[in-house]
Amino acid sequence: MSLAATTPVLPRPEPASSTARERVGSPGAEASRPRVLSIAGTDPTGGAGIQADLKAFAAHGAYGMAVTTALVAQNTHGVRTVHVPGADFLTEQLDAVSDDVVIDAVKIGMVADEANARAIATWLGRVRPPFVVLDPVMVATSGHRLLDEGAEQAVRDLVALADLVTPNLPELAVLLGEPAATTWPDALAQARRLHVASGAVVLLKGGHLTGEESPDALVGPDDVTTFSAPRVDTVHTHGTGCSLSAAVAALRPRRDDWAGAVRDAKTWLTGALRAGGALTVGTGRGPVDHLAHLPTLGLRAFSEEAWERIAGWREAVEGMGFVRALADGSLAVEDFGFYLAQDAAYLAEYSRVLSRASQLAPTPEARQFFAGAAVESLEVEQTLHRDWLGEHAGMDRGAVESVDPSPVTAAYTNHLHAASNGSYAETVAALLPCYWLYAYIGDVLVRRAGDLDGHPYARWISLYGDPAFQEATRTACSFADEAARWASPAERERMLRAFELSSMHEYLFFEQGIDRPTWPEAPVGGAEK
Ligand SMILES: Nc1ncnc2c1ncn2[C@@H]1O[C@H](COP(=O)(O)OP(=O)(O)O)[C@@H](O)[C@H]1O
Ligand SMILES: Cc1ncc(COP(=O)(O)O)c(N)n1
Repeated sequence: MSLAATTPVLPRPEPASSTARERVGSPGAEASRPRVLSIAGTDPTGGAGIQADLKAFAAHGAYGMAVTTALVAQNTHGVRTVHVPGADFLTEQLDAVSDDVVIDAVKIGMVADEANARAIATWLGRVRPPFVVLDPVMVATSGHRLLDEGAEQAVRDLVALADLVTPNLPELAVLLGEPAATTWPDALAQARRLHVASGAVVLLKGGHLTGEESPDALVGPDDVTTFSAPRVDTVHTHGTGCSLSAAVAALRPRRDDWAGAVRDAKTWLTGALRAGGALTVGTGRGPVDHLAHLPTLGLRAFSEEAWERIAGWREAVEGMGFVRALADGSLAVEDFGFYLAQDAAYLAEYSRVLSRASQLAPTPEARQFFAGAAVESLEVEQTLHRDWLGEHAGMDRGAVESVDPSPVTAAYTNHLHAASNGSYAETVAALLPCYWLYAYIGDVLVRRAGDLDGHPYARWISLYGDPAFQEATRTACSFADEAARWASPAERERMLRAFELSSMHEYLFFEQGIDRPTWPEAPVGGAEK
């Protein structure tokens, strides 16, 4: 059964002026965002239907509006019951919106029954938004019907009124009255038949196929345009069709053609699918993360959370033998010398990672801060450390430069370098404990040492407690907080982990002044028996 045989293709109306357009549409009244309407059913778990549409609209900078066709009691496991308020009430909702608001694009999803479909068709005859996208929702992926049996013809009539129709493979088959395609070429041939019969551009969705890719294709009067994307290995695909069609509707008023809107919507959806698992919404087939690409407002500052995470390490650092002995002046000169020589080796690497942070930094302020810090840490290494080591340990410049990093020092700097192979945010998170725990220890030392007159480590203790250092710590924290605002939940977790590991390395680094870790001697071998 071809669509053309059962449905005369209705004349495609030109975008007509709505009442609201006539009232509001003076040439100067350009809206700051496209005003996009969803006409669909509900999903109280927020992954599909109107709730998904509004999130997809917001994700694409559109002003979202919604008219409800049906109230659906459903969750990530499936649909329980459907309540349809009725076509008259649907028309009242539609008129309430269009009598007042200019609609730049509309997305139609679940229509539920024939009367609703007819009411929408009648409304479209009166109020014709410039872009009409129809997702011909019939059966949820869970297998439950979302469209009355016998209402298919009314949906076919809606297809003929739409500019773009977005069927999945089973829906395409129902619209044509043919068996579902099982191969991509067969599906493309069906999509072409639907386009010819209805006049609507068809966005064919390949989510129901198997394979490495999840392709979609636009089939219209021109050539077929295929959009490939890697198939994401996930069960969390609830509402993908709703979200895609809503994103396309939101983008279309700001793109030259459907291809431009679909390309961007699909790229976004693939990212949303990848991030969906981490949402942990429900125990069934969960939703995608519509806002995976956006900064999250309202989170606690990264530095606050990170500081709390290392409460144990902070306590450990306070109780360290090295810090106690440094504060009361009983630390052996050799122990301090060992620590300082390692610190010089550490600072040489730390400076490189600071330079890397400067290179990755997104703002001139951050670039300047980290570049300055890189220079400063080299200066500290060159002057203070070498002076002391020359005076107290008889080490000249060459001797300080050729100090081998201990296993503890090497583990710390390797961790920093590894973090700096990640993002800017991870790099800054890994660098931060060196500032922060150092400033914290400075506070502890100044408090414990009391009067520094005659204290053998007076110079060092006052250096640790330097207010300029505390200020630099605050600045570094604010850069980490800013970077975390733009991080995905997974990246924020990597930042926290990098911060935590650096804190552990800080502890081990200070304590090595007393522990003196050494590399094992290379075993002597090779003698043939
Ligand atoms: N596992 C997946 N990985 C990547 N993209 C997918 C995946 N599943 C679905 N998609 C994409 O999601 C969109 C919706 O597709 P589909 O699942 O076929 O429709 P529906 O949700 O209407 O059944 C399409 O762009 C499709 O390519
Ligand atoms: C209100 C509403 N509209 C559409 C779908 C289809 O989404 P999916 O096929 O992903 O279950 C749904 N479950 N609920």
